[in-house]
Amino acid sequence: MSILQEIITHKKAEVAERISLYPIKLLEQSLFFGGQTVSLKKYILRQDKSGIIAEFKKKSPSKGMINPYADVERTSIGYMQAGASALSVLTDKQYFGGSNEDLSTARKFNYCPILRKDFIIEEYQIVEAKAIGADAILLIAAVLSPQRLKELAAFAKSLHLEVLMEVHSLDELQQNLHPEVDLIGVNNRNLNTFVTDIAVSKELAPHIPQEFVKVSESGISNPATLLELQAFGFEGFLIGESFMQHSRPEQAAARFIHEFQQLQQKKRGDTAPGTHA
Ligand SMILES: O=C(O)c1ccccc1NCC(=O)[C@H](O)[C@H](O)COP(=O)(O)O
Repeated sequence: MSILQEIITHKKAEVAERISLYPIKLLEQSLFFGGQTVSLKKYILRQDKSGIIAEFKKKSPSKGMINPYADVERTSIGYMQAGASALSVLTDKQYFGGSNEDLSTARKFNYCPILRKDFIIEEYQIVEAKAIGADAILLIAAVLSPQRLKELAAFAKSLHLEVLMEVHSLDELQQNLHPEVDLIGVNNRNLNTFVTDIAVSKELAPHIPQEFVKVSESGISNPATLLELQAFGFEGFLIGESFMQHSRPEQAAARFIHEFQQLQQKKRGDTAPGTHA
């Protein structure tokens, strides 16, 4: 059984238990449930931001423990002060050490789009995402049929949540170009082998229709890589581990974003009229 299959098997049991403990009627009473959402799409496209979706991730199947005692309040505020466009918060406990409380804490302290990073297979989890304060959800093409992905995306839109659809191959992309999806994320990590390769983003980029915001996900550890990805039309960059592996992830993000901005300035200078590239 691959790790992805194992995660989904575990998730099915977890969701069934949550449905019995916290029925939808209860989730709908949450203060966040009736609140307005913030558009991930719009924030990623904002010129005054970096395009980075900074992730709060304490552990992962590929790396094991990354930063088990990280503080979500300090990290999320610091990420946004550093110039991130949005936050991604892992809510899966078993494999990523996350929790719904982490996301709600990030929500309380930040006005910005927050992506619920989890393995969504049921409508219940989408209602839960809204109830804990998320603005967007992730749908992974590798674990859903195209029909099911479309249904879940439509359901998310009915709750005013945006949808980031994640693909790792051309087949997954071409089978899931649903109008209900807002952003397409190319995961550079093969979720079976854990190998990350930015070439996956570059290969799939020309096949992503213009109407979708393009996000490159995973394995990004160098600011210069963002310039390379921008040249392929990527506007968003999901980065977790390279920030979270530092004792103060928000400081690592600030250094990364500062260096990225300097590279962007240099590129603009190099290509300005009358200068030599
Ligand atoms: O990160 C993993 O090991 C992993 C394993 C199995 C399924 C999903 C996994 N990661 C989820 C992600 O998509 C990443 O957390 C996200 O793209 C950020 O990646 P990174 O910057 O490499 O932490």
